[in-house]
Amino acid sequence: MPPVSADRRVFGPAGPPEGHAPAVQVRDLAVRLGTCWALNDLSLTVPAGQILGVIGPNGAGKSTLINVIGGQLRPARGRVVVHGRDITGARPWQAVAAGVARTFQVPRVFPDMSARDNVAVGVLHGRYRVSGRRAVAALADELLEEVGFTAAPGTPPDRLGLADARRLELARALALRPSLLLLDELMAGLRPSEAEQCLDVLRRLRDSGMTILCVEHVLKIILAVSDQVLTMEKGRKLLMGAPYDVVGHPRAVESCLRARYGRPQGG
Ligand SMILES: Nc1ncnc2c1ncn2[C@@H]1O[C@H](COP(=O)(O)OP(=O)(O)OP(=O)(O)O)[C@@H](O)[C@H]1O
Repeated sequence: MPPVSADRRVFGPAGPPEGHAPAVQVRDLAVRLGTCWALNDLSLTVPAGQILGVIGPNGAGKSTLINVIGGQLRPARGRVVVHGRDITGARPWQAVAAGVARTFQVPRVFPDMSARDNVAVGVLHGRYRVSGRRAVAALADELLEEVGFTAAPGTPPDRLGLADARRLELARALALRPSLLLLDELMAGLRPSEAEQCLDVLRRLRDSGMTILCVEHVLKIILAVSDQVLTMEKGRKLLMGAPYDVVGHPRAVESCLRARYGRPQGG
């Protein structure tokens, strides 16, 4: 992938975050899905320009957290504040206008449109101020290039390999020009070299001032890129702090073992 020159402002938020407010503050968040509380009294603060790695066993509530911040789910209780702006209960387009973009665990592309056009839709509905068919297409191509997309931009999504499908998902999110990017297992199933390339992209995004909330199951990936780590269990925050402090903490280790092997005898 070619290096990003300093004067190319394809990446990065639309401008400096408003004031010194944290990128995202979540307060006492509670979400009920079916018969369970998918989130329960969850509070956290992420300063602007950081990557927060989010880990936890299946069903811990990681995707639900992304769904609430991204506007796909409304919480039963609690607040979501992005760059000092209360967006609790916002619709997805309102979250986008506030600077939030996300990827989905299962990419949600328009299947009958090329990769380029999928990204162009984001450009037209996000915070880039670009108009005109050629300019929009050129920006879409540039975003695809920046995330390391290897197929031709005119390729339809069903002809893409896994790594390019994930890159397209990331480019679609970046097309909205977010200041807060939510990634739901973007790197799941990628080869180590592909994941490493993706991590390089995330580091560049952070360097441009973007804040990233990154849900992943692979600890190596989380440790390679996170400024802080949040570990969740049963919809609650178990621990949050410096990566190695969190993953080495007895409570995190116990949670991981419990998820994998069940409750220890006598425990
Ligand atoms: N549509 C739904 N209806 C009912 N319950 C749901 C729904 N979606 C999720 N849940 C439940 O909410 C809880 C949190 O799910 P969530 O998908 O947020 O967990 P997760 O940590 O992202 O898990 P994974 O790592 O498997 O993706 C789980 O108990 C799950 O079964």
